[in-house]
Amino acid sequence: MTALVELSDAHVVHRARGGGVLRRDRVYALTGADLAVAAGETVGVVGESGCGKSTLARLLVGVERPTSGTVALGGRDLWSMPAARRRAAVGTGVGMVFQDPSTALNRRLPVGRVLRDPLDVHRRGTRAERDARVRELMGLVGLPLPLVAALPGQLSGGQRQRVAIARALALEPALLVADEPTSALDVSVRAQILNLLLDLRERLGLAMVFVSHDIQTVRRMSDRVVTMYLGRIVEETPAAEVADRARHPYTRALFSAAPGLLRRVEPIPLTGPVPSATRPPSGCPFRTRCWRADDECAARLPEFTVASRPAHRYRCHHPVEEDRATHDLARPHPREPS
Ligand SMILES: Nc1ncnc2c1ncn2[C@@H]1O[C@H](COP(=O)(O)OP(=O)(O)OP(=O)(O)O)[C@@H](O)[C@H]1O
Repeated sequence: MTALVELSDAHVVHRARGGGVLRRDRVYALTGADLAVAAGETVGVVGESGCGKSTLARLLVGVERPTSGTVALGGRDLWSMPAARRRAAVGTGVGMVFQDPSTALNRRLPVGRVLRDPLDVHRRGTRAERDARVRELMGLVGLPLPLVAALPGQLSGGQRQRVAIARALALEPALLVADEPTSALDVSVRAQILNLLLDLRERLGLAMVFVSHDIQTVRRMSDRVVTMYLGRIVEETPAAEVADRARHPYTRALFSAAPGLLRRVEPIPLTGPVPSATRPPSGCPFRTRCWRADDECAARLPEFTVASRPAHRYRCHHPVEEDRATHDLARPHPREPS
């Protein structure tokens, strides 16, 4: 079956910035990413700050072009299409919800115009049908109809994110990509927005890519969890098993530290800094912080191993034993390989 969206060997390399100027160094924001998202499934993306989560999300919605590799939407390579066709394919195929609705919405446009805009751009239906669709979208995300005339600045943060979600859904995409959709919101409204996303997913049969620092939430929202480290996907695990059966030491460490997730388990400390994305280590990117690393990890990037269970693969020379409880795994200090 054709994936809704598929990244194949996607790389994103930037020129580094420092003191406001471009430097000669390269930033390896995403390296060799393969990821396919099928209709109706939710894929969560976790990893520490700077590991490339947003870069991956931007590739999936066609706002960033891979330096090499491909992004295919419905089996068609986005970046080999003429620009107008690419915009049409992305506009109707994928919706994106960003972290901060205050900056994602045009402050001068009332809610009704924000929601009409994609319908106008893609010439959906008659004027009356577009007006009806705007009203339908407001109902879908739980916004009272009188707010159709309000400016984004007159809304609460949660209401603004509802507008952003409604806009992303205006053209009935099969996939919604949400990049930290609640992290800019008050804690009190985060659960409401997450519940809205879950509800919309059920009602509309959406596929979703959900990026977040909050790995508990990712686990709860997702069918499959993708772990990223320093620009690479290092593991994909069925969400129900990620806390106990992940094989990559980094995934285990991340989930062992999630508050409340594994109450009987001592967190595995992630010691030492994340290496710079301008100079990733040789071999396995995680080996400088990994308590299981040895010379092999420095010498060679591990290939993906497909685990016994479907939808589980990991890149590690010394994976954690599947049946080993997480609390057995911690070591006081990672060993620095020679
Ligand atoms: N336009 C750019 N120019 C230079 N470097 C960039 C650019 N965009 C991203 N980067 C770098 O690429 C790497 C990946 O960034 P990205 O925003 O994808 O990470 P992230 O995991 O989403 O981080 P966060 O969780 O903090 O949002 C980082 O090192 C970042 O500094």
